[in-house]
Amino acid sequence: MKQEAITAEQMRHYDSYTINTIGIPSLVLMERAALAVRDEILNAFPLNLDHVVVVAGSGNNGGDGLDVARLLHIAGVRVTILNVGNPDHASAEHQVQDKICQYYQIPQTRDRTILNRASLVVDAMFGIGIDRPVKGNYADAITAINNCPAVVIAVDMPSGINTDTGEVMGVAVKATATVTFAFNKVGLTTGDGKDYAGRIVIADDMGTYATDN
Ligand SMILES: NC(=O)C1=CN([C@@H]2O[C@H](COP(=O)(O)OP(=O)(O)OC[C@H]3O[C@@H](n4cnc5c(N)ncnc54)[C@H](O)[C@@H]3O)[C@@H](O)[C@H]2O)[C@H](O)CC1
Ligand SMILES: [K+]
Repeated sequence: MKQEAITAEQMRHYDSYTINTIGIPSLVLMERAALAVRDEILNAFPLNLDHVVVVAGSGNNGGDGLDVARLLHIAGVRVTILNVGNPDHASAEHQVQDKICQYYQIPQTRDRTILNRASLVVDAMFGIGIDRPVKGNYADAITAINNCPAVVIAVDMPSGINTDTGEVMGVAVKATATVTFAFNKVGLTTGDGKDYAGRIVIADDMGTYATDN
């Protein structure tokens, strides 16, 4: 398994090679990603799981978050989903995960004050897809996460951190730990990203394969 940290472009290339050339469906990769986050939350950290709030964007990072919410829910953990994405922009995988969460009747809200009642926050707003400074309700949600007392576990990247440079894109989540998928990311090892990531866990048993072509 490749050891050094990679860029968003490399990650996207390996993802699409794994999905389109090897043939592993993206939802399978999403499930393996979410299982890695669930395992870290249930097994690796002594965490207060009284009330987990999953903050979900509308892309595949958010899709990972909804997947984690379902996995924690069926493990008996009390979970609420705080949606901050634009539902009109939801990715295909996000829509699949949202339908599953609705089947399990997992509470969903858009009211950020839920964060004041969280014992653990899962940050699933943006991952490697961040491509511009964070503004508006996304920025407000990140500020609310940083101001709440809960422990924060970031999915793939702390939301707001540039995957390739580690810079804060306006505002970024200050995470207790970050579970990043397949390979470490350059932005987690340099600049502010190193501080914002907290403890880095590389979930490298993902089924995502590097390719030299
Ligand atoms: N690596 C793997 O094996 C897997 C990774 N997965 C997860 O997929 C995300 C990447 O998903 P993507 O949909 O490409 O992007 P994001 O979810 O990070 O962002 C969503 C969307 O947001 C838009 N956007 C970017 N910057 C901003 C901004 N500042 N304000 C508002 N909106 C913004 C942009 O259009 C993005 O597309 C990866 O991190 C993993 O979590 C897969 O689950 C499968 C396995
Ligand atoms: K994130």
